[in-house]
Amino acid sequence: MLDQIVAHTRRRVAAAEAAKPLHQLMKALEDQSSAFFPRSLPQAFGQQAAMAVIAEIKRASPSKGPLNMTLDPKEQADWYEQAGVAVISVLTEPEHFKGSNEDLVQVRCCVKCPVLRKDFLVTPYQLYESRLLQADVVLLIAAALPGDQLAAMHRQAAALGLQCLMEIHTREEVERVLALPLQRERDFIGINNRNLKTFQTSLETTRQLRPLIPGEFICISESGISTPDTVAELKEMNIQGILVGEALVTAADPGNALKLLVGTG
Ligand SMILES: O=P(O)(O)OC[C@@H](O)[C@@H](O)c1c[nH]c2ccccc12
Repeated sequence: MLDQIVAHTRRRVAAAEAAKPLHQLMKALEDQSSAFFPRSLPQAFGQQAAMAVIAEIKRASPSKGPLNMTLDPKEQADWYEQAGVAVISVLTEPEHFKGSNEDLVQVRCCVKCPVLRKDFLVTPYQLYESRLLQADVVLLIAAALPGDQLAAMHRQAAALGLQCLMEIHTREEVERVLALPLQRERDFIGINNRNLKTFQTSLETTRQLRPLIPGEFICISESGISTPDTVAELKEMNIQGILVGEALVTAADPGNALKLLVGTG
């Protein structure tokens, strides 16, 4: 499935690049640079009394299909912000998650917190694009970036001033990520409890991988988190933040669901 999404993404990027070549993006970026004020994730996390939440905006997922097709990104972001969210993650992938770049732009202008661009970022073009969309943080999935690609994408993201959530799911991926020149103020580790090949989630992934990551890094547990008990367990594992999608986009009252989850409601 991951391979299929990545292949589809490469075609999507090729089309975007044909419509708007990289040099045009670069030019647009130069014009925009002075108007972009990146929002710091460590700062947003520092203001949290409870477990920091990265709340996600997505209409569908590859594993569950449609989750909330009528979701309005601005309204959803507003609810999250009022509930004290630390960061908002916006899925911009159109095919499997029914997101768009426009969703990200809308969300970032209506909130004060940092915004994460959640997509399958596999070419430098998408990093320039992320910067132009004013994403504060980008997701780099180790499993989708074999060989030198991970280092190349990380280097380019850093050069563009993007903070990175480095997503890992296996011990080998932890090693690959830790071999990069990471900076703890700018690079964060996301342990994905979901196996991107089988879609199963298990908290055991976080339990096993967390001890392999040096304490100085902000560590986030992702996927399949829906109860306060799970959040309490993750706290014991020395996890600083949780990334939650499905449980919030399917809730009748997403703000309340967020507060109940972390015990601030
Ligand atoms: O909806 P959930 O189970 O709360 O999971 C959210 C998030 O972790 C998940 O959407 C995700 C984790 N890694 C990804 C990579 C790409 C797309 C999506 C994801």
